[in-house]
Amino acid sequence: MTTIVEINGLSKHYGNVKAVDNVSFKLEEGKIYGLLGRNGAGKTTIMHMLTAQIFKTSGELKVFGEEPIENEKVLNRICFIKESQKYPDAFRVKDVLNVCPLFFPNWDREFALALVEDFRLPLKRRMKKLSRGMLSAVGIVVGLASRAPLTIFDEPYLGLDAVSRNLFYDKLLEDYGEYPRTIVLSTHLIDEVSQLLEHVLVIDAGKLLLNEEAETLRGNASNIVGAAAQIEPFLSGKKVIHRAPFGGLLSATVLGRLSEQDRKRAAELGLEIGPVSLQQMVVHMTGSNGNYEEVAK
Ligand SMILES: Nc1ncnc2c1ncn2[C@@H]1O[C@H](COP(=O)(O)OP(=O)(O)OP(=O)(O)O)[C@@H](O)[C@H]1O
Repeated sequence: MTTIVEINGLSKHYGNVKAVDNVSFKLEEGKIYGLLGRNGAGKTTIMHMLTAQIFKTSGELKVFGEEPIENEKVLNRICFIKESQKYPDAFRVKDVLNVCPLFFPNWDREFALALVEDFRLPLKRRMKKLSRGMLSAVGIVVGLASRAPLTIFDEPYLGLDAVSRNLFYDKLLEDYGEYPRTIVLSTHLIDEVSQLLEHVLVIDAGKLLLNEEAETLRGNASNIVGAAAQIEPFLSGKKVIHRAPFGGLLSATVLGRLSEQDRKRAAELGLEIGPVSLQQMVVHMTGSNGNYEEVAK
């Protein structure tokens, strides 16, 4: 499998703030990645370094095998869609579509026009007159029709309604099936995108907490509920990422697949076992009660 992005010990500091702190990971060709984490975790800073919008403080960063800064060969193959994209004042929707081929060699105008219809975008309206959701939709059209080998969406759907978000997910999957490329989705709507993601990266306070195939994660955590006295011995030796006591009961989230023997024992102890969604997992890992770092050691 071809590596598209390779970062090693990457850091970005702003004075005392370690926005990104010694992060290492690889992005492979033809996969959809989720870059997840709380506000201020460092996701945008990573994406800005990948797309050469800011300089790193230290570490190694290779995109398509090269440093991206002032590297047209690399930047030509990237499309970065961010929530706060600015457009020239006079630009209409159709002007945005007209300049795209200059930036994106794989631009598909017919696909873009079909998406404009799907999202009900007014081609002749000025960008500054669009609603917040419509602005997001333009970003999505550009991101999808660019067919860039590395396409990055940073919270692309501010203001987009549920119908349009679903349309985005459907079109993304459909087009990705036909034209596989590397896609990075950074979002807080984890439940909505969790079925789309093939690999998950979780960032917290500038550090990489999790770097795992989505398939491995699914079913790799369980919620266990039962009487505190019964559950504690069961939890012993397991990777507990969250504990929530209520009354005499305890609800605990455990990382790692439970064995048949575990399940039998849980049943004997009267413990209930339930699934954990990706969103719950991320919340537990990065929440104030999360003790993932402790178990990760
Ligand atoms: N130019 C800057 N100067 C100083 N601090 C900055 C700057 N840019 C980012 N930071 C800080 O770096 C940290 C990471 O910010 P970043 O925007 O990467 O987070 P994020 O994960 O994208 O958050 P969100 O989900 O809210 O968009 C934050 O503490 C932020 O305040």
